Amino acid sequence: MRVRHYVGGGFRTDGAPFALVDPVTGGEVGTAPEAPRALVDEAVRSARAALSGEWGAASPEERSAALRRIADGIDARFEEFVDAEVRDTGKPRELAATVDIPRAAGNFRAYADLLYGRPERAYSTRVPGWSGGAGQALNYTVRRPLGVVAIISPWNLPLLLLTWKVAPALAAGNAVVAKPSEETPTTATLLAEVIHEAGLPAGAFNLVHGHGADAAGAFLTGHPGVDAIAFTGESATGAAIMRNAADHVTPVSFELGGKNPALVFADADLEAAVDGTVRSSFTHSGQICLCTERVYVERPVFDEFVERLGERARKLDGYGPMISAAHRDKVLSYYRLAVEEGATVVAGGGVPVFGDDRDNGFHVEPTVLTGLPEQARTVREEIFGPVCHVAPFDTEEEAVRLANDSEYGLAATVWTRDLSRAHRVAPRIESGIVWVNCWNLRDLRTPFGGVKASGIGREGGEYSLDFFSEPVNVCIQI
Ligand SMILES: NC(=O)C1=CN([C@@H]2O[C@H](COP(=O)(O)OP(=O)(O)OC[C@H]3O[C@@H](n4cnc5c(N)ncnc54)[C@H](O)[C@@H]3O)[C@@H](O)[C@H]2O)C=CC1
Ligand SMILES: O=C(O)/C=C/C=C(\O)C(=O)O
Repeated sequence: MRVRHYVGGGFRTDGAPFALVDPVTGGEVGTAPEAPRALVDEAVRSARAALSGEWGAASPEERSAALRRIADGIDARFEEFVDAEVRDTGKPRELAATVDIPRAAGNFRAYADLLYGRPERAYSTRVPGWSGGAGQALNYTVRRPLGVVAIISPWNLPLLLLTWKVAPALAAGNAVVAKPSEETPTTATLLAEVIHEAGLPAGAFNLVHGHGADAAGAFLTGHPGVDAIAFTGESATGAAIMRNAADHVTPVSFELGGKNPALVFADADLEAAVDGTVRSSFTHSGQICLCTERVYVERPVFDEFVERLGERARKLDGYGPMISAAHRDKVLSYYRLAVEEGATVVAGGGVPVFGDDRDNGFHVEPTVLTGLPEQARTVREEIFGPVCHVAPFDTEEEAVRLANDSEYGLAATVWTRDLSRAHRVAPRIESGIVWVNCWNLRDLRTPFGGVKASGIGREGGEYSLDFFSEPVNVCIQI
């Protein structure tokens, strides 16, 4: 399929083409157009115009119905979406078909449900006046859309993370200009087609393709016509976007990187903990911000845990590649650094040999490391690959301290059969999300996001609707 922009209700190919590469084989598989600044300007203008037209006048029920048509449209073209997701990212087909594409439709349905019949007035109170003895007043609060929202999404879960922001932004009545990652633009183009077919008014959703720094991403996030920015990606990129947005004091919602810990207590179901850590460290070859890169295991079960995790990592097959040659090189540089820093490589540590086309692609081996001090860069920096470092601990206090000794705080996992311990430990972990005896079990209504360098704000359910709208209090003297 042809990767195209979608601006003001029309498909466009403005700008110089750049190459798209299949991460499985390293071969060039197509091109995408690099949006010039003028097209980004036009997209922002179209979004603004939509707010004062049919889209701006749509009721919550009409917006809910539109979101449901988009979800149905994704379902109707399910196989096309799966093909495009696999082609763009190289991830296993099963992952795309069971997680990414169903969740994309689910994101729209979740907000269609949340919106239907939702009162536009959040609450109404009758209170005594506190200033100047003005008597009684009736207060009520309405929520207004923010206006034109810029959405910048990454390459790891391209459609899932794009729709995770587009759905609530539209639900709240905003107009959107989205820029997906330059590495993975295809599913976003399909989404624009579905939105077009669903009959959303022109300008309510706009899509521009291109790179980030000094290109479409920066043009959009620094644009004076943008009222809010929602971004998922690297923490350093979040900082750059914030600097760019500062001139216009544009509000931001950020979901950033992580260096996520797992705590395995000696009383845990060890088989479940090993199984869960295989999932949490190696799903999508570790290219999910929620993946575990630091595992702390209580000393009595440390050796057995490491042996079992190493064996499972060595036997993994059918895993996908890193997204690009540059990212593969970054992950491999950490594999080398780990050895220089004194790590024991329990499993992996290199590049697999397949004897076919995949040898020109960007695969790295699932890797388990031990023996590094806590200050090692490998233990502190986000690698974003299929790798974890396993270290022992002796007390609950020490486990909590180790988990919290990070600049990040996105997602943690606790493995224990002791319910009291789970309740004691979970709230002490400096993290936006703590899973107990599971990983990445998602309810789309719950708050999702990170603390410290892992983000600003929360997404999910009402939390996203709060970010994408502004409360306006109306006070009437009575
Ligand atoms: N959720 C997460 O934690 C994610 C983390 N990463 C990390 O980021 C590293 C690099 O991956 P990238 O895709 O390059 O992530 P990135 O954070 O650089 O890019 C994400 C999105 O931001 C855009 N972008 C980049 N610079 C920008 C700027 N100055 N202004 C506006 N938009 C900008 C990109 O075009 C892309 O759409 C990975 O190696 C990984 O460590 C990547 C994806 C997701
Ligand atoms: O919303 C989810 O279920 C998953 C989110 C994952 C990320 O935000 C990420 O990997 O960047």
